[in-house]
Amino acid sequence: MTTLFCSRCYKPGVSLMKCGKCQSRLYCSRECQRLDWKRASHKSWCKASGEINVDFEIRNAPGKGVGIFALRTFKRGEKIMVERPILYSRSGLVPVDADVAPGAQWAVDLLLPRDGSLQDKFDRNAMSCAEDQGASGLFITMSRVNHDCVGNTLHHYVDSQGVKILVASHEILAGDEITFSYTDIVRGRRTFLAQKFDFSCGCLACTDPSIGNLLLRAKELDQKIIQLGSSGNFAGSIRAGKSLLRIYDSLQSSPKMYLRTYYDMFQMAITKRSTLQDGIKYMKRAMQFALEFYGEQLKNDEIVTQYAKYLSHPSSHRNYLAA
Ligand SMILES: C[S@@+](CC[C@H](N)C(=O)[O-])C[C@H]1O[C@@H](n2cnc3c(N)ncnc32)[C@H](O)[C@@H]1O
Repeated sequence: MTTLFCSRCYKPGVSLMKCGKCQSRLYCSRECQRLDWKRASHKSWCKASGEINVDFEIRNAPGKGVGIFALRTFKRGEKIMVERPILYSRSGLVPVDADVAPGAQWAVDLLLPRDGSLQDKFDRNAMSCAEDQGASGLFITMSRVNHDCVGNTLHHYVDSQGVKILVASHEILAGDEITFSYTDIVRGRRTFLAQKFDFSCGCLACTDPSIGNLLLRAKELDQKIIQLGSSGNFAGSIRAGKSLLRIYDSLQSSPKMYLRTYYDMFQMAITKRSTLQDGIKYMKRAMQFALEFYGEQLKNDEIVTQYAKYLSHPSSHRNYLAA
């Protein structure tokens, strides 16, 4: 799919105009450009995020259908793409912007399963939005990202802007496939992927036992921090946290993972006067990683909201595999 299309309404075309500022984002009309600038928040992300066919492309990924591949290096923490969903699940499938869905039909037709109904395509491709309410949305470009049990990106939804942001969790080189983990299940994930997504995963974590074992160990340590802390063994809990941080270092994990573990360690350390200072240190580290992950394009209050949401919602941050 090397078709060029309007970044807002997905209408394909050959003579599309470019955003005057970033010279990367394409539009079919001034009206789409105006709406994208305001409503779809390009204003916040212009020059701060990658764009299709400039920074990444959709191309054939052998054995997987198509996938997304980097056209340049992305540093850890860099924003690869920012996208608004076209459909949202809220008592049925509802268009997010009424005028967009018809123009995007050609792109929806290309989604897997190829001959499936809209609902089938939604079920296979939709991604979480507003995780605390369990809602999900269909993203035309981001849904072409294939699974990898470790993955080199993470995604998060910014409620206030109605957009999903894909962030590099590892350094990505030109030519690398861009991936994320479709599940946070560690044990039994291969069965889950086969049943829900109809493929057998051949990634490094599935074929190299040392990486698979590190993921299992990370999950155990993550649980141990809370278990040991709840039984009053705060020193053991902090030790588990430190071991987990070492695993993150070896896997070059995302800032989001560090954020979570430093926050857990903060909670344990402040329960005793003797480790109070350590607790403050852990909290500062957690905030540094939150800033690194959520990025300076979000306003301070938006980062704090995202951060609080992330910490307060268990299922949204238990993605050990995205480490
Ligand atoms: C959300 S779509 C990803 C884009 C898809 N490859 C396409 O061509 O549109 C999910 C589907 O892609 C394929 N897929 C994703 N990751 C894969 C992987 N690691 N190995 C094999 N197939 C994969 C599976 O068919 C899966 O159901």
